[in-house]
Amino acid sequence: MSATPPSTLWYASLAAELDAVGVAAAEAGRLLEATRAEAEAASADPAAMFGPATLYARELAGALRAAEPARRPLAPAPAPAPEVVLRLRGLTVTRGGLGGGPRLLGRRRRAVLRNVDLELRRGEVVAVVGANGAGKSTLMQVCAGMLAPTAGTVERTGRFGYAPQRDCLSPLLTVDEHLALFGAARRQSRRRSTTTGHRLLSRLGWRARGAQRLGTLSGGTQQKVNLALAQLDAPDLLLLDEPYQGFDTSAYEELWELIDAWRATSGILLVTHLLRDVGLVDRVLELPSPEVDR
Ligand SMILES: Nc1ncnc2c1ncn2[C@@H]1O[C@H](COP(=O)(O)OP(=O)(O)OP(=O)(O)O)[C@@H](O)[C@H]1O
Repeated sequence: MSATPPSTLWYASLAAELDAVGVAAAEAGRLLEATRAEAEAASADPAAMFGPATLYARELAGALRAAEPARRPLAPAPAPAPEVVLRLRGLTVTRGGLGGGPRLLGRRRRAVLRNVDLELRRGEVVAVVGANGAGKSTLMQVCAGMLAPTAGTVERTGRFGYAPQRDCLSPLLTVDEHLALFGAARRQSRRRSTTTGHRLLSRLGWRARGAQRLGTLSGGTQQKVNLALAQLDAPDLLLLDEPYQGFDTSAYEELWELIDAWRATSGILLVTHLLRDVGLVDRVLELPSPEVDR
């Protein structure tokens, strides 16, 4: 008796997960057919091409919600998964002083963040607000593991995406090279990273020109690439530091539609200065104004 081919198991797992995330049966059937056709056209094993079926199902469900937000409601969204994707306890960060570089010599270190507590669950969107210098970007850096806290703890899912304010894009690499590079770090094939990246970029209103170098794109378009890179593998946690920078009005609207879709699979922590955003999120974490530097 021959064993079941791995691709059959992969498609069965995809179907089960699409059902689990609330995609209606007819829509799930259509997605399965399209996925099968794409893999066959590339003569590729679906697991190698799309990665784990469970993650690909979430990605498809997110794209579906993003593509048709108003026209046709999906089957009822699954109850938000209860798991915490980020937990901060007593987070304190001190910056400046002798360790901060020559310009700061002789200036005392000061607490930028003091005793911050936060619990973020999958399905929630939390805005971080506060005056300039209140420590919003510092908080995101600590959450992303780029800066160690002076005191307190950070517990976070391993699957997260971070779109920093000062992006980490390379002006000499092309759009597709960025997608391939960030995708490889998440064990995605080049083809899948490019397909997913282009789809995300088109949802943000830019029909990607994959061969274009980043340095030749407008600031707003570079920010769209920055966002697409953070969301490339539908992570459990998204850290977005002022994600709308450089966006025109329609890109801003599209971003909020996407955030609404992404919350189906992720918890989202987002820094904003826009009052309007505060009305669109579940909770607000307000950081106190910075101490006056003496
Ligand atoms: N690399 C660094 N070394 C030392 N101090 C820093 C560094 N980066 C930021 N700081 C200081 O940390 C404090 C908080 O800065 P941060 O950028 O986190 O504030 P923010 O709330 O994001 O501000 P904004 O609204 O202007 O973006 C500021 O006093 C800043 O000078």
